[in-house]
Amino acid sequence: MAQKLTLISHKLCPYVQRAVIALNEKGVPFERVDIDLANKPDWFLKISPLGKVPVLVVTGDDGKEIALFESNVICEYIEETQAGAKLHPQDALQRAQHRAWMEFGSTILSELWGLETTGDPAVFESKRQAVAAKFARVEEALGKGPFFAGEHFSLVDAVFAPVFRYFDVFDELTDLSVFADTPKVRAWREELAKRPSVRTAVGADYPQLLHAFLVRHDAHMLKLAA
Ligand SMILES: N[C@@H](CCC(=O)N[C@@H](CS)C(=O)NCC(=O)O)C(=O)O
Repeated sequence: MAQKLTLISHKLCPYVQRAVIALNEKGVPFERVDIDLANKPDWFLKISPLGKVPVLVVTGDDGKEIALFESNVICEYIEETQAGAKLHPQDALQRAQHRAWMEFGSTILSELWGLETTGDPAVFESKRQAVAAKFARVEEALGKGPFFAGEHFSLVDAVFAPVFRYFDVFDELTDLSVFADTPKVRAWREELAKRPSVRTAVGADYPQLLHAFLVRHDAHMLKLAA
């Protein structure tokens, strides 16, 4: 069935980026519609039960639209329905492990959000350590590289690339030092940053936009960094 894919997006959202990266890796054409999350349109609230991006709207030949939410589910759908490079292992057990690490990538992001908003140095430090401990676990899971599972780029890479990109900007604002003892994670991060599917998943203005967003929202964090 011929389909049209429309990704409802926000320019800064790392969950959106993982879906964009998966679509880019597959070479699938899609339309991206950015919305203002501070002023969510009614049509968006109708199709997004949690009011969150990304949402992938799949339009069938018959014009019927199905809206999918949750970024990892969207990535799985892209993998299952689109031709192109395989982004999941063939083996069921390995695939399950990859799914678990995709979830792990979401958990790291939610811990980062907490880091941004705290004004208490002790809370900041304990959260910073929690994030560093998570990356230490990622370090243990990594092999020779260059990607999470070796030679082939997978959905785990698509999930972590935007996390690392977020750190690029975050690191300029505050001293997180969460990669100090994780050489494999650092090498992985550098490899992903070079990947065309990753680089083109955001606009050229992404660092400036994210920087401005963090500065606007995270006065406490900046104070701690000073
Ligand atoms: N679990 C969701 C998380 C998505 C998410 O948190 N998106 C944020 C933007 S990065 C959002 O839409 N926030 C708007 C809101 O919560 O009101 C997923 O993986 O898709």
